[in-house]
Amino acid sequence: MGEAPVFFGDELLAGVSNGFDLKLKEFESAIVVGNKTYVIGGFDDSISNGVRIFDKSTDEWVVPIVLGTKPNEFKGHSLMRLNNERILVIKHNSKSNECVWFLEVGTQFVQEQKKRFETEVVSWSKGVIGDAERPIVISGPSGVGKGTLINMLMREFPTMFGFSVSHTTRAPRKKEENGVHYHFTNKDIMEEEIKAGKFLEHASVHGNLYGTSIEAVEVVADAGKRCILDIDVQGARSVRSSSLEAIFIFICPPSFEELEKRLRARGTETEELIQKRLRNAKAELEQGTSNGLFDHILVNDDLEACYERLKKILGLDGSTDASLKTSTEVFALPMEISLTKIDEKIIINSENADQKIVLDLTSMKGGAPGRTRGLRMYPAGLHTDV
Ligand SMILES: Nc1nc2c(ncn2[C@@H]2O[C@H](COP(=O)(O)OP(=O)(O)O)[C@@H](O)[C@H]2O)c(=O)[nH]1
Ligand SMILES: Nc1ncnc2c1ncn2[C@@H]1O[C@H](COP(=O)(O)OP(=O)(O)O)[C@@H](O)[C@H]1O
Repeated sequence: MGEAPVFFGDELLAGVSNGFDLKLKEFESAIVVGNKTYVIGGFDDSISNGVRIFDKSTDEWVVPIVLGTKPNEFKGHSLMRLNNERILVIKHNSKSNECVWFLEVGTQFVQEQKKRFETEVVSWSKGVIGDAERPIVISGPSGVGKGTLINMLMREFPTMFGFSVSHTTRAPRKKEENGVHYHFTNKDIMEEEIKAGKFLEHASVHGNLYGTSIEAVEVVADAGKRCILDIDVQGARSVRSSSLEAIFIFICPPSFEELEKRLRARGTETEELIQKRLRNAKAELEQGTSNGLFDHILVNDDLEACYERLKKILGLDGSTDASLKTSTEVFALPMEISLTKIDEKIIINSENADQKIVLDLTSMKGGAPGRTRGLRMYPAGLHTDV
């Protein structure tokens, strides 16, 4: 099949040579990508952080810079090289939302004490996201109370949620801080960065550019927090078609008059800008409530009542209302598995289990690169295509 060879620690401990004379520790396995052998896993990996690299061209071990959060333990895993930049790591005997990991590999230039040198950088990302980890997209017309509700969540659950700080070309309002509420930028710079592929999504809203950088989402995920995105309906649509597996919530006002009242009472916009926001609100309300883009629609009438409903959707009120839960299936993988790639699908086989599991890589092509994805995984036969 032309796949890069994979070696396992226990085979090597049993004296099987891998041709590179690499000494692997228990629960380590290795895979070759170009000139480099990536050794992944191991019990005591606090130094290597889950990855060490043997560079065949220099005959030396390299400890890479490791980004992202690594899997918390390796007691058996299978590797597959997907291309020169990406290794698939499937941990055995774990739940589906814990078993699929990607390791992006490559080099980057770093500057240290006036010297510029190339160094290995690897980046961990989780492939399948459980319901409780899914990012939250909140949309709704200007003045409806999105920011207010998000602030309430962040204040009540500071360690659980992190805000995706968007970029915008609009001017800061009083009390808005660069890097906290938005990254304030200008059109030329932002357009360049969009071209360079740094954005998960972007849109023109009320005459300004707004966008979510991939980094904004990854910073939150890397801090082990659940990401909240406050973006418009166009942005929500882009995220829907990306591989960021989010939960989509649309906030409505109780009436158009009330929306106008709140927008004026906030006192942050000129009359001209208020009129522009109200004109756009009509279209946003139509799109938000009619096209099935959103998983949940919340009317922000009474603030406290709306906040309670939001918490219920997010499973934060202690109840287990199944009708409000989304349906990511969680199942456990067996201990012994083998991997086969058929087109864009990875088939996870096990001799001891009748059921094959399918990991669908199709959504890795579109949408978010980097550490922001959520892929579909399901028992074979459930869907007609495999
Ligand atoms: N697509 C997209 N929309 C955004 C982003 N950040 C903010 N927005 C939306 O832009 C609109 C205007 O936001 P803002 O200027 O803060 O005004 P406000 O809605 O009146 O508070 C709102 O609908 C936000 O949800 C982003 O990164 N991407
Ligand atoms: N349920 C509510 N009832 C009354 N006023 C509200 C309610 N929710 C928010 N507000 C107020 O409405 C204004 C706009 O809210 P904000 O959170 O800035 O909206 P958005 O972020 O959607 O533009 C703020 O002054 C806020 O205090």
